[in-house]
Amino acid sequence: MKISLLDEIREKNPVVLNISNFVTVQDVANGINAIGASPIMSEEIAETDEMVGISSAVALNLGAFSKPQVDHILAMGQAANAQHRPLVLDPVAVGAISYRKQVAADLMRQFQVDVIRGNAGEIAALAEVAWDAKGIDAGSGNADLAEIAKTCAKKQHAVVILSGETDYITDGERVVRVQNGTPLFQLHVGSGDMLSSIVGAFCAVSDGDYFEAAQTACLVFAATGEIVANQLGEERPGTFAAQLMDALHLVSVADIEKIAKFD
Ligand SMILES: Nc1ncnc2c1ncn2[C@@H]1O[C@H](COP(=O)(O)OP(=O)(O)O)[C@@H](O)[C@H]1O
Ligand SMILES: Cc1ncsc1CCOP(=O)(O)O
Ligand SMILES: [Mg+2]
Repeated sequence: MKISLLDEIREKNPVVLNISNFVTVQDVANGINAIGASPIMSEEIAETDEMVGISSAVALNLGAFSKPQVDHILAMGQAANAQHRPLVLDPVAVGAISYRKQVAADLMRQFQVDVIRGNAGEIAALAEVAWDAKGIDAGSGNADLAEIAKTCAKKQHAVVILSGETDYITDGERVVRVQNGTPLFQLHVGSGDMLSSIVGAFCAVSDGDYFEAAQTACLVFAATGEIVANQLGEERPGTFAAQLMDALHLVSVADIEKIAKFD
């Protein structure tokens, strides 16, 4: 775990390029900005190579895409590979909608992702483990979460983050668990999307160690939410969302170190 990557984001202000979704785009852009990186969104395939060229990481969110956008996502992933930019994928709801799972699988055959970030329902689907996902949410199941994440990582040759009450981060062999967080994250649509793009920001300053970048992003994001909830209580999701933005901007490495819970 290298919490000082947070300071490096603020020093370097890396550009993080996103395919976002219309539901959470504002949260994603402001979350990246608040933590100290620089967001840019794209909806036009013609600008792909240039966009990737000015960016230090690329985050692809599959939250709400139409057919033409699949071509754009494919071009963006392939350009990220060609230009050696770290590539993060958020496979929103692939556990609930078979069409999405098929699109995600097709895309991942055509480019190599570095980090996949999803909830249990999404990661179980990509790992081909039986699970009862519910829409964009994790849903329920009995399988071991660390094993699901490892299976997915081995299958896709990527670092995998299975987020939830505990975040499991794995490269297929090693597993780190982050225990920080607050249930308030579940009451704010877009928490997962924010985390995925913030993983991109950490990858951008990581010198290629995406396993370490993914762990650190999970710790910083979850611990920041926990700091907010400790003062706010657990009943105010609207205020939480606003205060989370403030806290992402204000939180220091020392603040995170004080409450970090991981093994
Ligand atoms: N019950 C919970 N308790 C604490 N933290 C949580 C809980 N559920 C989710 N989180 C945190 O919320 C963030 C978003 O993760 P998650 O809710 O799994 O994504 P998604 O919104 O894609 O389903 C992560 O930082 C995760 O640690
Ligand atoms: C509600 C919804 N519908 C399609 S994408 C989306 C947002 C998902 O956001 P998150 O997974 O971060 O909660
Ligand atoms: Mg999600």
